[in-house]
Amino acid sequence: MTATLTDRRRAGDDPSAPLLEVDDLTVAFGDGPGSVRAVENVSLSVGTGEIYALVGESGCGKSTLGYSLLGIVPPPGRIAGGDVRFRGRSTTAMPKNELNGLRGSELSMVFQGAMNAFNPVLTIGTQVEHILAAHPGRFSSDEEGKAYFEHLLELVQLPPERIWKSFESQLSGGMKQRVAIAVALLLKPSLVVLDEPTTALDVLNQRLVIDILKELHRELGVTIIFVTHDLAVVAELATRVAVMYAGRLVESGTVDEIFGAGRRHPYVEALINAIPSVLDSGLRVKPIGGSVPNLARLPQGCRFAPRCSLAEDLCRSTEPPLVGDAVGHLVSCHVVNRGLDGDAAGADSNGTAPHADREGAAS
Ligand SMILES: Nc1ncnc2c1ncn2[C@@H]1O[C@H](COP(=O)(O)OP(=O)(O)OP(=O)(O)O)[C@@H](O)[C@H]1O
Repeated sequence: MTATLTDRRRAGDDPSAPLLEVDDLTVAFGDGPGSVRAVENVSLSVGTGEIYALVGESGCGKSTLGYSLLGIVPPPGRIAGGDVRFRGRSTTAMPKNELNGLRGSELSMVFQGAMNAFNPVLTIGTQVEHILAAHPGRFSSDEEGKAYFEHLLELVQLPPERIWKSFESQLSGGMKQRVAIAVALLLKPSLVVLDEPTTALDVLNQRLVIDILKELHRELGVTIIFVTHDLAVVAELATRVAVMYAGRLVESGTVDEIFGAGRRHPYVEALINAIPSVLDSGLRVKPIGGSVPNLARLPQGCRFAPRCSLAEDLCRSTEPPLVGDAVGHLVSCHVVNRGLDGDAAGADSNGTAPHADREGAAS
């Protein structure tokens, strides 16, 4: 009944090729002097079966990046540069009807606030029937499609019969979020984007959704990209992480690289120390001073410099490039990357980067 990783790979696919590639992507809202770039020159690559987290504070461009992966950036937003490729094919250059076909069948998304995503006057079952009717080739019969949805409801730990007959008003917030996840998986997509899947939930439901997502990933092999501001959830769930700040990627790497003792962007360090979570006792919480800049009035140089205690003159004048080490851990910080380049001025007496044991680099 369930689709495995092997099922998902198309004949002729190179299993080592990335499922999704984002190449130098820029997404702008508006034109002219008042326009903002919510996503700017972002590149990343997600492999089949990964759980990939997009992290950052509110307003950093995570949701906009998530929408652009499915080609659904809301107007007046538009892709102003770069490319998104799914199984090697450009979705930005794809005809609209083809992209529409890809959504749902191959790419799916659970939106932030998905708890209000259902039609209040139809039962969940009727809404699922409508989806199945709109995709007649996905299952050999409607009964098979319905049985698969019931299986998904079991995986998200909900009683299928009751949910099928329910209206959304009869479900709690946590139940609605889990139904939304099941609906997003109904057509057996290869990749699902989840926007803040735990944010609006109470502590117990957050825990439950994290466990359910792990189980869905294990059982279905679906590739997951999730957007969150909670690094503790990332540590628990993700295999790789990209951290965004004011529209740009500031650090990306494996969970071990981001959360281990290795080098870190001062913003990531500050995020780790600042965000309380169900998974953290909260005892070490240190708020980050200041706020994400208005994208229409960005500071010169590094966008994080006004909030960073490590900032130097160079940071205030020149935007730092994203530099990778030998294993592809990418960091965009003049100070941190000076150590990476072996510059004596950036290394301490032990030859390690100056940030290595630092806590709370941000002021
Ligand atoms: N519909 C819109 N019209 C104009 N500007 C927008 C629109 N949506 C987003 N933006 C711009 O893009 C920026 C990033 O928004 P986005 O929702 O992607 O951030 P986010 O990191 O997902 O934050 P949040 O967690 O609050 O959703 C916003 O601060 C805003 O400047």
